[in-house]
Amino acid sequence: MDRTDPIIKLRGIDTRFGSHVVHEGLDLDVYRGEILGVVGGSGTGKSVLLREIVGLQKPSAGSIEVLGVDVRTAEEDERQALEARWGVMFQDGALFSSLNVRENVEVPMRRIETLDADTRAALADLKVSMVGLPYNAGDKFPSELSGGMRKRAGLARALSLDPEIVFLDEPTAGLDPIGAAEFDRLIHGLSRSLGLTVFLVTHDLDTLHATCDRIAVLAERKVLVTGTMQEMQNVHHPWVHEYFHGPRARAAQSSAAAPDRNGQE
Ligand SMILES: Nc1ncnc2c1ncn2[C@@H]1O[C@H](COP(=O)(O)OP(=O)(O)OP(=O)(O)O)[C@@H](O)[C@H]1O
Repeated sequence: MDRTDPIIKLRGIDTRFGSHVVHEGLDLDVYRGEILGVVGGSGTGKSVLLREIVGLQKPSAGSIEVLGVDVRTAEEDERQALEARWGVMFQDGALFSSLNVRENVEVPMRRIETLDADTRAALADLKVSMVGLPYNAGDKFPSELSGGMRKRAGLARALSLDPEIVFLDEPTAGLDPIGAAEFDRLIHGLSRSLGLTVFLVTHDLDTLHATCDRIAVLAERKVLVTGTMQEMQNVHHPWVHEYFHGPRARAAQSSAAAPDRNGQE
């Protein structure tokens, strides 16, 4: 991870819904190649922050720079070029139900006019296999897939244009523990092999242990603290302490320390 090169830079973010203040003076840097886990209590504004970074929502104040571009003031063509450099996966995969998996993965590729239909389909099949879906999954419709497969298909679509950054909103929510662990390994493996930067909103302590290089804790309307899992153990803030020392944290820690089912460390 190159700490001199933040590819996402948030400064002084304020987010208000009427009188409800969600963020106030929030700052955050995300570095190229890292997997950053964003945690915080319910309603602390993790998903809203993700949506603000990708331009789906506007903060009340502050600046958001992604890959050197100011998301809030960029011209339309600059914004579109930027959008091609990131991929987003929402909780349930957010697939189009009337399109099969291959066609879903092809959607972002349609902006490249020089790609013919056969090449698009072949590239989509490549992405489908990269996320570990079976070879025939491209022909299936979202309703024919399990929750875990839908998430993989959503990830394949996020990877459609070979992005530099992937945003994941609660990727393991709703998965059984084995499916969640497989998804964690997939994210970690893809990030390392493709050099992807991952911005990951989660409640899942196992995911933090298995995948994240750094963690950012949202509390008191800002990023209260950032650091490694190890560094989180020594933060003396009531929520942070409870989260990283509670019974679930202890269970996640001991399962992360144990060899996994395949005998790998
Ligand atoms: N469009 C909106 N209008 C009004 N309030 C909103 C809107 N979007 C989000 N909020 C509020 O902003 C706060 C933060 O929401 P957000 O979904 O980001 O929380 P979160 O940290 O992701 O929570 P969780 O962990 O429960 O998913 C919540 O109180 C939510 O009700």
